[in-house]
Amino acid sequence: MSGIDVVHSRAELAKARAGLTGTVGVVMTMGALHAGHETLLRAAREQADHVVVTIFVNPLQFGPNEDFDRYPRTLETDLEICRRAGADLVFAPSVADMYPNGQPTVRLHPGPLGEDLEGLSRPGFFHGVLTVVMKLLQLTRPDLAFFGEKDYQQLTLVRRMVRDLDVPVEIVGVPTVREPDGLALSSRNRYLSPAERQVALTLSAALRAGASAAARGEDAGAVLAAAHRAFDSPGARLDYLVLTDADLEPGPVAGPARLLVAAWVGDTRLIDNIGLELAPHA
Ligand SMILES: Nc1ncnc2c1ncn2[C@@H]1O[C@H](COP(=O)(O)OP(=O)(O)OP(=O)(O)O)[C@@H](O)[C@H]1O
Ligand SMILES: CC(C)(CO)[C@@H](O)C(=O)[O-]
Ligand code: BAL
Repeated sequence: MSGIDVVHSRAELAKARAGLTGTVGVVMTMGALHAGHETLLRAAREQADHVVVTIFVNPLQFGPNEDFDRYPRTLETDLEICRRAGADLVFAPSVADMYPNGQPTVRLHPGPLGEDLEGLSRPGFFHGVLTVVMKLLQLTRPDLAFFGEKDYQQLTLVRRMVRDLDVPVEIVGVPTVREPDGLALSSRNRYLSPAERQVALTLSAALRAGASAAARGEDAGAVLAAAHRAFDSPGARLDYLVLTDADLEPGPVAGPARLLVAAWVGDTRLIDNIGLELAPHA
């Protein structure tokens, strides 16, 4: 296998992309790569002839008081991980490369789901995410694009965008990779002190309690109550704990469902979710 190609400008990307024959899978990231990203890379490696990785901390999706400035930037280690996972091409642009005309005034509107859950706490977040995802799809022209279920609302909205705007790409969802104790891997975990990391386990514990209640055949109300009881840590501040249809559509929940949680642990905001099957109503 030839070596990995690392490019920083759109012109270099266009040239490198033109040299890739066969199918292309893209994995979009904000860097600070971990084993969750690596799983996406390996899925792409298995399903496409070539793997393109994008590494870009997108200012458009950060609110004014969020962590854009302190977001971890670890390009050298990231490139090592990309190499190890068999990526062919890495696109790591600067903000000026991505937005040469300044922040775009034209942005994609995510619709009502974009204003709910993450969108409630992070206004404009999904406008920023969908806008950069669309730009990166145009620039990398993949056949397949891989997204993690850890960011389930993002995955759902990307699927909707591609469907509603007829974007010619297949979106592949990849299950959440966890630490042995249940914590979902996330770049933001590196903000946590050892004590905060212990507290953070309450998110996955709440999801597991909800999933166990569903597996016992309990109804939606009991499933949610079990999850709330298990979210039991004075160090964590709950943002939302929601049980919803697996497609995140509003309305009564039955059959395939998703339990989603977001919480603050110290200054760090974490999210997680789990799929479950609700028994039909008696
Ligand atoms: N634990 C994980 N399992 C599976 N996919 C993941 C996991 N963590 C991140 N991803 C996926 O990797 C892609 C890039 O995500 P990103 O670079 O934002 O990493 P992150 O760990 O989610 O970061 P952050 O902590 O900032 O939310 C997204 O599709 C995301 O869903
Ligand atoms: C999809 C994404 C790379 C867009 O900036 C980001 O939201 C992420 O890392 O999940
Ligand atoms: N992991 C999704 C991108 C973000 O939180 O900004």
